[in-house]
Amino acid sequence: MNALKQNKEQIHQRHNRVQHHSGSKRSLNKPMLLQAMRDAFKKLNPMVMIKNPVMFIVEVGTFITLLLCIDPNLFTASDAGRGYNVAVFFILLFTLLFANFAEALAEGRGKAQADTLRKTKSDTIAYLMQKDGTVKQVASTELKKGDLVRVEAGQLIPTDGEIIEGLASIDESAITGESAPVIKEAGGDFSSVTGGTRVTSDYIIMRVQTDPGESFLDRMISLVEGAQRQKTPNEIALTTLLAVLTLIFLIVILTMVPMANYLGIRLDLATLIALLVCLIPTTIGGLLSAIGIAGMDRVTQFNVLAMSGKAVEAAGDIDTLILDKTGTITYGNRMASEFIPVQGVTVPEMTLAALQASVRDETPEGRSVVELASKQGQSWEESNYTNADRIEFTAETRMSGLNLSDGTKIRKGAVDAIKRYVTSEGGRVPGDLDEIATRIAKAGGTPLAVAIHNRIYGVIYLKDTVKPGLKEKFAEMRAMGIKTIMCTGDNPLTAATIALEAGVDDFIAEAKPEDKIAAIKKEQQEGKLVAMTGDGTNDAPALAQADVGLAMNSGTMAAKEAANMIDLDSDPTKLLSVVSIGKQLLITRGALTTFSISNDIAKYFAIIPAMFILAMPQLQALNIMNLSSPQSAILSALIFNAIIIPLLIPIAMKGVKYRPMSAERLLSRNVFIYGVGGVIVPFIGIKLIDLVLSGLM
Ligand SMILES: Nc1ncnc2c1ncn2[C@@H]1O[C@H](COP(=O)(O)OP(=O)(O)OP(=O)(O)O)[C@@H](O)[C@H]1O
Ligand SMILES: [K+]
Ligand SMILES: [Mg+2]
Repeated sequence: MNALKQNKEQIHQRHNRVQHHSGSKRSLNKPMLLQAMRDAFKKLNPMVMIKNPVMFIVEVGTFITLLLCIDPNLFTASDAGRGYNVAVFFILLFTLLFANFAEALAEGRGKAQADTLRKTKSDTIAYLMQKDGTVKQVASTELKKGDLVRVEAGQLIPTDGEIIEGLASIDESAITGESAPVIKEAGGDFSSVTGGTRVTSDYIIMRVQTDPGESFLDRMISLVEGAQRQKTPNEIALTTLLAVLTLIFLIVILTMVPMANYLGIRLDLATLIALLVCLIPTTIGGLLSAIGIAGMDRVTQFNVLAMSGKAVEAAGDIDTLILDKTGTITYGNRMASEFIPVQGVTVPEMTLAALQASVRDETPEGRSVVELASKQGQSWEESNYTNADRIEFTAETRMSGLNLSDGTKIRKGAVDAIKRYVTSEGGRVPGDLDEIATRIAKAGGTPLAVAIHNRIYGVIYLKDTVKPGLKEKFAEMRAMGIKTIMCTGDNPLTAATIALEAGVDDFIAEAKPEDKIAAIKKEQQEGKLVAMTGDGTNDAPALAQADVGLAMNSGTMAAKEAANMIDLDSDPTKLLSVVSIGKQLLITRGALTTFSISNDIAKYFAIIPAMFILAMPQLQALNIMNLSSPQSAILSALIFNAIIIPLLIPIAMKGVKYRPMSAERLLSRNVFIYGVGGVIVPFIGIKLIDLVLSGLM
């Protein structure tokens, strides 16, 4: 057994020596811009365009104007010169291209990242373990669920799986970017490995958990690429609203024609189209999808994978955050640090009992007990236990142990669980047990009681460390109005100590998986949006129940599959960034919608007088903006309408800056900036463009 201990220490030493950095910052570059320009043209395809009703109407208008360029009198007799029609056509075409460019640009970063990930996915050779104990070389693409594979130092892990034997240092930078190698080992919450990562020391034997094409890396590629991107309910609602507005303006413009005819005014078709495009919400219509994609992309830049935009938006409105303790708030490498016997038991007796209870326990906790006992010189005969019945640890029973072939029953587990166990076996609880357990729990440790038959021998002191910097982050969450609740399977005293140290608002102790779900449901019934972070298989149902389920990448595959977000850095406070991004996404969309609509109102006043002056020069008094000519006024408004889209791309991509403040203040602030700004900016912009145009003509 000394071999195991030594081995683990060496691995940790080797692990600490390896320092890895792979800078993969994805900023905008020239190839990405060129690609976005090409894509802007490809997206002109009407079948693609129709998904965006506002811009589809612009495309129809562009097409009609193109026909008018060929024959100005095609539909009605017109006074407009061909040059004017050509000008309107090109401005409309650029309006479309600008909107498409915004979307393509937002998609670009994800595509670039997907390409990088695809390189990681290159086929590797896997060493498949055969039934007869031999090893066969196969292509990684041939591996199926359940296959056993051996991976040595230096080799790539061929696909996702769970370590069933071994402990190794693993370089996950291909997936997580800049992080240093992590230690993965069989049993417990740190046993999952991801295809595309590399074993850097020692070896593992893993059981394949996914079929070809469904691996984490595959999912990650289609995610960052946006292949799975679906409009969120919010986006669908806004798109519908914009489509309705477009329809209303279309009707308004159409009814203007008979009215003008009645007054003896002839309205030119190209001008009507220009007016329509100026009035319908093209700014937000052109930027809407870019805002959503960029929001998802910002989350990715924080090393969080969001499975849906809906999850990111939900994060923006979170009221309650429920966190798992071990592995989320603490590092999760709970290690045995002391064996404390109850009165009447000697330390060696207790050490042996603890060792016996753990020899077949494959969880990190179990192995740490064996390690400590070996370190303290306790020897044991392996063959005595190989035929014993193993009682595996479950989150339900909160116990583990062995039934030896001679009938001896050995158990260890949560103190209350062991107390119940020995009582049911007809034993009694030693008088000093609670005192020992309390002492450990008050120090933030986890006490594990050990029993043989119906006799309790003592307590194992499991130590864990709270991750640094949590208190400040939870305080920030409190300032944002988010309540944090720690939910743990551990006893109330340990929970209270860790809760205090981490600075969470509340805690729930002795929670079984169903209690975690119940806690979430209770909050949801009060109308709250709930986020949950966790790493264990027992957290998976709760992660699925929560509105935002954030799994730690260090955690089990089950947790990662149930969650709708995965933090590649395994930092529970990352949710804070995701919340900010979610809020920022909602605010950005709201701000640009406000800006777009108030812009359109302003353009209305710039363009309507011009239209009527065009038909009735005696209305010159209406020309309050003193634009050089009616045609120049219309073209200026239309040019402004087009170039405002690329000008706003940076805001759409970066997001409106979010500062924690009350929702009402935020709303009134944004309505002021983007509403009032939206009215003023077009007047200035159109006047400037008109000055330039009249200078040119
Ligand atoms: N290997 C083990 N053998 C016996 N008992 C264990 C073992 N590991 C943990 N326990 C006991 O079971 C309790 C629940 O453990 P578990 O790791 O499932 O907690 P949890 O529900 O995931 O909560 P958290 O991760 O927040 O601590 C622990 O507090 C401990 O008392
Ligand atoms: K518009
Ligand atoms: Mg856990």
